[in-house]
Amino acid sequence: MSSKKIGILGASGYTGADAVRLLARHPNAEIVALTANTHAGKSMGDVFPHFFMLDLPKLVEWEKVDWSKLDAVFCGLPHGTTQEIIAAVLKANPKIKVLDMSADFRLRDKSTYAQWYGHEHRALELQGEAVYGLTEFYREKITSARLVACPGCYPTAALLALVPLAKAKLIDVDDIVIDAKSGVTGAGRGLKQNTLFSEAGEGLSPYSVGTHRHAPEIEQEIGVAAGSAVTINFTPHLIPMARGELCTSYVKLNGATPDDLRSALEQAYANEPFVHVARKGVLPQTQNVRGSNYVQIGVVADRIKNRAIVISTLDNLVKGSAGQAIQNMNLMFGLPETAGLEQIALFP
Ligand SMILES: NC(=O)C1=CN([C@@H]2O[C@H](COP(=O)(O)OP(=O)(O)OC[C@H]3O[C@@H](n4cnc5c(N)ncnc54)[C@H](OP(=O)(O)O)[C@@H]3O)[C@@H](O)[C@H]2O)C=CC1
Ligand SMILES: CC(=O)N[C@@H](CCC(=O)OP(=O)(O)O)C(=O)O
Repeated sequence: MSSKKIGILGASGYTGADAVRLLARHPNAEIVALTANTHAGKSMGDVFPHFFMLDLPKLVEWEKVDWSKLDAVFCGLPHGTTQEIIAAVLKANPKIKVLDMSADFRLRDKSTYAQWYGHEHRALELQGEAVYGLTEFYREKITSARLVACPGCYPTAALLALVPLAKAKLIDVDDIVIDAKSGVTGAGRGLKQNTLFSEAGEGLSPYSVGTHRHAPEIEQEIGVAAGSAVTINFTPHLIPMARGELCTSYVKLNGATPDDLRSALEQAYANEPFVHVARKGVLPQTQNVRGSNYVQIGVVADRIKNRAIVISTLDNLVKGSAGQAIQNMNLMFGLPETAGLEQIALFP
């Protein structure tokens, strides 16, 4: 099959750069356009010196790209800025496949979007068209989609652990506590006080406690699995490492045992190339998936009767964004789902 011509919006950011890293070695992809905002006009090698071996297009403003010549666009722009840019790209080329890594098209309910993002959605028709890009649960819809809203890094980690359990009614969906930790690349490459080495390097900080915008996204999808609206508890933390994410979910059992939970997860992911259920006694850790598109999930019995702890881990820049987006692109183009994504974790 000939190579697909790919553009990356926000290529000077972390998710955009990981999309470049993976697509540069993808057997069916050719990177033909890279965009930036403040870094427009620079070469990719100036912005990311680790790409010294690649011959990449220069970073340009998104308006300067001829979108009609592209097959797919990856979008790594800040949430809120994405919707109008994607609408313009699709107007220029209605056939282009869009893999959005931002939050702009993930929430289906327009009032929930307005409530959590502070403004009315500015591309409502596209919001209605977008398919939620959690590959393992929306494969069929993704295959025929034009616009895929790839889930956030925290929702991907939490949902892969919890959706099969909610679907099988093994847990009480009204009693879920998700305690999540993310490396600092989760906050993007822009300068921010809380990600300075001096403030993030030697501490563990909770943030957006009880108010994080990923809570409604997680609730939306657990609600779909359970068949009823749910409210979850979600607390994210910033942890002193560059990449990686770990979610510890505390659940109440619905007459099931922790072994039943593990069996349900094993069954759900038996044929999945990237989701691995750890055997009893093995605890997932971020080092097992760092730099890879894999997810590791483990189940442990709680000392409290009728409760269990489900631990899931992924790399926020791979399965948590660019990797999952490429997995979805592979489906949309009828390519092997694992193409370009079979790297093993960089351990230690
Ligand atoms: N980091 C992560 O782990 C994850 C991030 N996401 C989401 O993906 C998106 C990208 O995240 P990330 O890569 O970390 O972000 P970064 O801050 O690292 O990069 C943002 C990119 O967007 C460009 N940009 C910023 N503002 C504008 C604008 N107004 N118009 C055009 N381009 C603009 C920047 O250009 P320049 O640098 O030139 O100014 C840069 O290329 C976000 O929506 C984020 O929430 C999703 C999952 C995981
Ligand atoms: C550590 C950190 O700051 N993480 C980001 C989540 C990154 C992400 O997935 O955000 P999107 O929903 O925009 O894609 C945050 O908490 O906002």
